[in-house]
Amino acid sequence: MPALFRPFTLKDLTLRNRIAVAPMCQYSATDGRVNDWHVAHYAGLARGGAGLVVVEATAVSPEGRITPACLGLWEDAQIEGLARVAAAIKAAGAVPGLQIAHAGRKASANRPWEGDDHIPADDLRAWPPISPSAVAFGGGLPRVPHEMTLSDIARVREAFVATARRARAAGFEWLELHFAHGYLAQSFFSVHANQRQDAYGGDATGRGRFLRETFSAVRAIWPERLPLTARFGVLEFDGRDEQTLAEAIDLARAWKADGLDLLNVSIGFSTPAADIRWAPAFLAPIAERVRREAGLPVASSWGIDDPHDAERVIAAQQMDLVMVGRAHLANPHWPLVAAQRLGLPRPTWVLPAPYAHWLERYAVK
Ligand SMILES: C=C(C(=O)O)c1ccccc1
Repeated sequence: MPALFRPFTLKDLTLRNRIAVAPMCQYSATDGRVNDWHVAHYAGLARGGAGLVVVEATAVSPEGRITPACLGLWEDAQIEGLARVAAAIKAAGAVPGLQIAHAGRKASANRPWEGDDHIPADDLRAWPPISPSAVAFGGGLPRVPHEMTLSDIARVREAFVATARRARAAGFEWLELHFAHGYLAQSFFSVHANQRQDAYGGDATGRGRFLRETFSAVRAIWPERLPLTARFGVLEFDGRDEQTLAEAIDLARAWKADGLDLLNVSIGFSTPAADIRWAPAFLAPIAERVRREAGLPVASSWGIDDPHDAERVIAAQQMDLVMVGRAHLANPHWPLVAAQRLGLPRPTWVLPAPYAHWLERYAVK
């Protein structure tokens, strides 16, 4: 049995395999609400055979969206649509996960295929971004964000809690706090974005305070029996990585004590100057170090497209789950390809029976 297809149990949940669909923004919502695109998109991915499907960054407030077309769960009226998505994922045999997010200083942007840049401040679609400090990301995101007051910090922390409650009400069983990719939480941890001199800035403890407080506030209301996870950038590829990684592992240890069930190891993307040497599964050694030194189950991603790479990093216990993103967009049945390439017996049965029997019985030799 390939390691990739062994079940994975975390708290009361058992995933049918080690394959997760990574959250990938669709930028297809109006007023944050689910439509037929989202239901068909996620149902199709779940039918592909992954053990876990993590639904894209879903904003905890309107100003927390990356773009005006992002999903949101800042009000009860948005629960029904996401409940349809969660039910479709579960009906296909995968665990429904949801990533909840606040985009911080990267908010109020155009969709990637429409510029991937800040909407001009005088455009009626725009809103003012917020961040730990009045420091712009730069590049195509030049707007100087509003420096958050302590009241703003408390408001956003409570917004994460309220959205987590709604996520449970919608039927999600796996929750991922989006603390990565240069968004708000990552910005608090980042020396590039956070120049505060109060309790939410300064040393790594101060820069980690918003992330720990927000995590603990969500942990207090998320069911103990269900996984509560975070996606977090553990390095920036900015020349400071050994220190950033050490600080990140310390924070991961603290989160473990706070009740974190799994860390999804990613990249900070806090500076446009990052020098990232992209390569297949290039983060796997970093993920392994976090897994070993923090003593936590980990997932990771980036360049895990080849089934043999996925098998290798799981078999070597560099990570417990592989987050496969774009390869799933290219082929929602990626787990079938992996099953065939890795020699899983009766590979077509990673798909639902209505597909599996046709593919098995009339296989083209
Ligand atoms: C849209 C993203 C997300 O939701 O994390 C993203 C941002 C930066 C790099 C990759 C993905």
